[in-house]
Amino acid sequence: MPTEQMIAKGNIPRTPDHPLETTLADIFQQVGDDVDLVAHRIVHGADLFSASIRITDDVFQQIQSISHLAPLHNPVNLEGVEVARRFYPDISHVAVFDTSFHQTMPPESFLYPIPYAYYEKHKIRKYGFHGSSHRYVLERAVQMLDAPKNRLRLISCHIGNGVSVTAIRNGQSYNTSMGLTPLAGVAMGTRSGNIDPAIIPFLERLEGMTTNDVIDILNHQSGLLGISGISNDVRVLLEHEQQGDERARLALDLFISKIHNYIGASLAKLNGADGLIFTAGIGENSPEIREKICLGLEYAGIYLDNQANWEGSGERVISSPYSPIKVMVIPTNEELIMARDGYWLSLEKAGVTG
Ligand SMILES: Nc1ncnc2c1ncn2[C@@H]1O[C@H](COP(=O)(O)OP(=O)(O)O)[C@@H](O)[C@H]1O
Ligand SMILES: CC(=O)OP(=O)(O)O
Ligand SMILES: [Mg+2]
Repeated sequence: MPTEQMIAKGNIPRTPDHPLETTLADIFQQVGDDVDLVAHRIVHGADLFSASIRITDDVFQQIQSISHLAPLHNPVNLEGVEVARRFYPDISHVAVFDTSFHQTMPPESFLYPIPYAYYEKHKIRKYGFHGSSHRYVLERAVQMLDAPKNRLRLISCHIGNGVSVTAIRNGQSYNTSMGLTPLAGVAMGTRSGNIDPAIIPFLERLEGMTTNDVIDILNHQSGLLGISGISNDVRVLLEHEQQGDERARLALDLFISKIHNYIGASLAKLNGADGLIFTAGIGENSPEIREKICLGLEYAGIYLDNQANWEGSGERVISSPYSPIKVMVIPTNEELIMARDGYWLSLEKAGVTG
């Protein structure tokens, strides 16, 4: 892109008396008319989209047809597209999918060991999420390590509200912790991550709940919140842990342990690693959590530099110079990836080839 400058950034909360349509209209009002293109984050693209795409009526319908795969995210994403297309009817709208980066995973990574017919009939497989974030930090890590993409084995830990760990080889996603939906993988703020699936009918029977009730609990009342009974916010839990609260300590220990599982799985999948990346709200801002994760991974060649971890800020290497695996903090920038994709698609539309 000619320039990659952020002009404005903000958050307008959505509340019951300030619904999405009003919230978005307020944002667009503030942004004004000087807009050439809108890039929309669409969480699930299933296997229909392996790259960003201009939103036509046909593409809109295709996204709608897979919304059941991400009921918490896609319908809201599409509502945003509708409002934005009404507000800016004469410009291009582009869909950028969380899933598209992971379309390079091989079948042994993305298939579930259930009858193959369910994959063929219903597309039940692992898709993976946070793709724009993993893509962004990959690009930055290649620059920081000054090595060719196809020589690097990277483990990208996106630790925010949602958490996903991705093994990257040859500049491509090779495996990732989230699954068919963003509920799978590591335990998260309020999401359980992977559990024994037999727990679901058990809870239905023992607690007199419907499947939807149980899924709701696994999405909204589990993870750090479920174990601690206090909060889904790592900062609050670290404070309680310091004051001797056992359940806060347990929740954090379990969280770290689940992240270890996926870092270990990534090391095995990649046959080692050259870099370990921390990104997103917790990964970027919590030296405590980064330290807790890295302690216990020395066997694999991960040695933190305490000062860089605790005192530095922004994008940096936080491992000791002697650490065989370089540990990096890379503030993510999903919006930049989206803007770049939109820009390239607009050139394509204008008939300009790169
Ligand atoms: N300084 C910090 N220490 C620990 N956690 C933090 C810090 N700052 C933000 N967070 C956590 O980051 C999370 C939000 O991450 P973010 O990547 O912005 O999430 P999302 O984009 O998925 O909504 C919240 O759970 C918040 O508690
Ligand atoms: C896909 C997903 O989990 O996104 P978020 O972390 O923004 O909830
Ligand atoms: Mg996010």
